[in-house]
Amino acid sequence: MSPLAGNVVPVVDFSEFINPPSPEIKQAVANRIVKAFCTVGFVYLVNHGIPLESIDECYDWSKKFFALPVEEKKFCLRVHPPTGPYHRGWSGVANSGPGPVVREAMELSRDDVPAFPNRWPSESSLPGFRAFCLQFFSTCHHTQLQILSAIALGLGLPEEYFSPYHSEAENQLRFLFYLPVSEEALRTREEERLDAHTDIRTLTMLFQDEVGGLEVEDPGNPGVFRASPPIRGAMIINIGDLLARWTNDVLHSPLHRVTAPPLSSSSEQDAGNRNRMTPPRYSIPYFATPNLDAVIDCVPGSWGEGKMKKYEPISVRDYINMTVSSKHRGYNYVK
Ligand SMILES: O=C(O)CCC(=O)C(=O)O
Ligand SMILES: [Fe+2]
Repeated sequence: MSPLAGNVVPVVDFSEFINPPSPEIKQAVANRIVKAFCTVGFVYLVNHGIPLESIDECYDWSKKFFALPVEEKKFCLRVHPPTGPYHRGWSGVANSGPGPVVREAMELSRDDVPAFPNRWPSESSLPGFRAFCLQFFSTCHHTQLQILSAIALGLGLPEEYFSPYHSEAENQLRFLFYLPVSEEALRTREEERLDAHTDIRTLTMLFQDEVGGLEVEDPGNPGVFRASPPIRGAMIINIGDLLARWTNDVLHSPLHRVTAPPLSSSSEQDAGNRNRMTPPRYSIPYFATPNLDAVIDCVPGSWGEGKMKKYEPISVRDYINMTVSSKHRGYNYVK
């Protein structure tokens, strides 16, 4: 069976958007992306311009970080004020709530917000980590702006429509480490790697390793989740709540979750054995966020004659504060 069997997320080649042979072809790529975002809310992007070596190196750094002794990671203990989009640092053992710990996270952003500094491990414990992360952060920002240009074009807006709103890179890079856990417990939903949720911000660019387990709500069958298996080198992108609102719900912010990876055929006879452990899983989401003082109002063309405008203008800061406090209750490192 093809590894993509049952998958509902289209695969789009971004190379012809980055280096378009003609304006028509560029527009066609943009249209494909927007079509996917209007329905399933997700798209796999291949040939997106971020080199495979950088992605692989990013996983290596993430693994090195999570392999640090707990005392070193505690040095980066996460700060999460009750409001705002500021999440910086490591969360795992100490602040992860009453249930068993099934994941750890390390979050960072731009390095020049004195009120909310990043929480780096000491340079001697992980030399080069900080420099790599900041470089990867800006690489992702560059690609994020290209994706936003594609979305603007696909919506019939000027190509640079969303760019000025994202000039400050208030984005968040998150390293996720899902610990090995009983496969049976995941399959019976006694444990969750990550509960079903929607993302809050503009969009999320996600890199996932080869383990699998990401599932996306099927737009044709609400409540039914379909596996979105990893494609080597691809990123998978989803719309966040803020962009859905900004487009008057023309774009869809999809529910997604992380559950048990598919059983390999060689291990199927072993299914149900409570001692079988899932492999650890590493993923790297990058959350694009508009400038916090920007005010977003439903984009032109999303409302008018016969199309009601559903939302009033709101500042990004107010929107995020409102949403963070009301959502993601099961999401223990975003509380
Ligand atoms: O780990 C994954 O594949 C998904 C992560 C995710 O959805 C999130 O952090 O919001
Ligand atoms: Fe998510």
